[in-house]
Amino acid sequence: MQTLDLYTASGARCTVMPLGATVVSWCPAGGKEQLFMSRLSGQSGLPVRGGIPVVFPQFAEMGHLPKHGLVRDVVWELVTCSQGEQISSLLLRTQASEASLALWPFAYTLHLHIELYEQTLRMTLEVTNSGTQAFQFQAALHTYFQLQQGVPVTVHGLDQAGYIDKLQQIRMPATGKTQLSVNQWMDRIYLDTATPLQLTQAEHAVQMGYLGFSDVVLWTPWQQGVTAIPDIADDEGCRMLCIEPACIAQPPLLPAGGVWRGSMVVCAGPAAR
Ligand SMILES: O=P(O)(O)OC[C@H]1O[C@@H](O)[C@H](O)[C@@H](O)[C@@H]1O
Repeated sequence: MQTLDLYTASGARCTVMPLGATVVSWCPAGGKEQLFMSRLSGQSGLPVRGGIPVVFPQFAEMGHLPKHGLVRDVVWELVTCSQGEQISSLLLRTQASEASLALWPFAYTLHLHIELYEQTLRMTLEVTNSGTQAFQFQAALHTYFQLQQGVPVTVHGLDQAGYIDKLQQIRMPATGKTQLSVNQWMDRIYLDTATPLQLTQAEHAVQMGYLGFSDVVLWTPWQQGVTAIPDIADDEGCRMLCIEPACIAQPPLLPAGGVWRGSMVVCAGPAAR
């Protein structure tokens, strides 16, 4: 499968697949791989199981379109690539096609801008309504983080947001607890979330900030949910956690000619004390 590599002089690197514009690997300078990629990736109907696929214009099964929409299994076109000392970046584009119009009758152009810095990865999804009718859409940057085996996992920053528990099909109020322990199968849509969030495992943390996205999905199959997923091995269910900036509950309404932008910044480093 074709991939595009970005580097910085300090040793950060990231690999992007034009198929789905999926970031499949990200290592900050001096650090390890931050993203999860299943060793069974590619062995089901999905192009990859891991990295950062783009979800558009439908989240999960919340409509009649294929799960997670129309763009994670199309090859995006490379618009520009620039390798610099401190920042390297890529711009990819995809647009509505005969196939997409047959399923969803709206003309769109998507750009994904990926910027790699020393410790940071920034991604900006730009949605342009290139047709004549307004449309509403859902979107997400479906970020799979790699977890260290057996090390407690916590997420900070979701304490003030209520959520939809997809496993129990119920709406839950905000917990008010500053730290959320991830130690079981979870599939939640946090609504009207604050930023930044922090994923912590022992001394290691990833900070996530975002703009334009209003919700955050937290998903891990853990041991209980993994057996139903053909392209994640049983021992990998506890080694991944998706934290996905998303627009789900209040899909943006984009008039003809309108442009929407959502961006995410992830930064890896030592946990704050
Ligand atoms: O298997 P897929 O289509 O990549 O979806 C993976 C998961 O994606 C998450 O975003 C959803 O909340 C989960 O419900 C879903 O199972």
